[in-house]
Amino acid sequence: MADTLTRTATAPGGTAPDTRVPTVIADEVHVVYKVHAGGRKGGATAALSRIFSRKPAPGVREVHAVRGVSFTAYKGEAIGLIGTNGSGKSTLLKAIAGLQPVARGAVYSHGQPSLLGVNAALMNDLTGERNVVLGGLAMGMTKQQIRERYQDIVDFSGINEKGDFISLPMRTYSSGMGARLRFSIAAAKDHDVLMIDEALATGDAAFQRRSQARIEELRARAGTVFLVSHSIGTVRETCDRAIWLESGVVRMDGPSKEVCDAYEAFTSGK
Ligand SMILES: Nc1ncnc2c1ncn2[C@@H]1O[C@H](COP(=O)(O)OP(=O)(O)OP(=O)(O)O)[C@@H](O)[C@H]1O
Repeated sequence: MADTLTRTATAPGGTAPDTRVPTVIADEVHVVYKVHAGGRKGGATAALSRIFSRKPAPGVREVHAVRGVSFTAYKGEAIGLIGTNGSGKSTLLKAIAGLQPVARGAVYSHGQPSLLGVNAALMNDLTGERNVVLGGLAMGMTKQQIRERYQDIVDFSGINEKGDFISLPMRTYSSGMGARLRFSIAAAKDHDVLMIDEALATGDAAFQRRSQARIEELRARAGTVFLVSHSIGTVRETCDRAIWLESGVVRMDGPSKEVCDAYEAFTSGK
């Protein structure tokens, strides 16, 4: 998306022109998962005839996780995505990051949105050291930038606190260690659009404190931040805007205080 997408329309309810810069535009986004519900698969002839007749395989069920979501996010905004379990928050983030194809509609974004912790494609058979380099390259960092930040990444991850683990293959790491390294690599780069799925935040208390502080720094430097969280307190504290999803549909979008109040009233009445 070009920089020229700066909006100059009149702000709602006012006469001053709206000069905010859009960073992500979701236009009627639908995401549908296809799930194999088991059962007999049938033979090769049956599969071939399904391809030609364009009929879905028997036993394939569809989960319509995101249903026509539209919004525009602007530079400088921190947006909390809230909603009950299974309402489509993580799916929407993956669609914005380009990790999940949209069935209908479109996502336009300024720069490459990064989903913290997932974008770095790490390889289990390679050492932590090699993964830092590969993860950095995968995020678009140069070799020079990776060299400069390598020690910070390793220190931040705390992988070497109990010995020289960074020179061992990732498969020898505990799941917490792997998650910490992934987070540390992703957090080493400044992002235009940064998405944080709190479900991904792992690690012990000390690492959680470090990562919280790092998220604040990244927020300050990123163009736009999306945060999926079940902690309404965190959304109130860290986000100025909130989008409430329910059954894949936007139920409310506005200042985080108003949206969080309405969401809490909804969940307390359940
Ligand atoms: N890989 C998948 N395959 C099939 N269905 C999926 C898949 N991932 C999610 N779903 C379904 O999509 C819907 C939305 O799930 P999603 O994980 O996006 O919700 P969420 O709001 O992030 O939930 P939570 O708050 O529990 O993390 C749910 O009905 C879920 O069962």
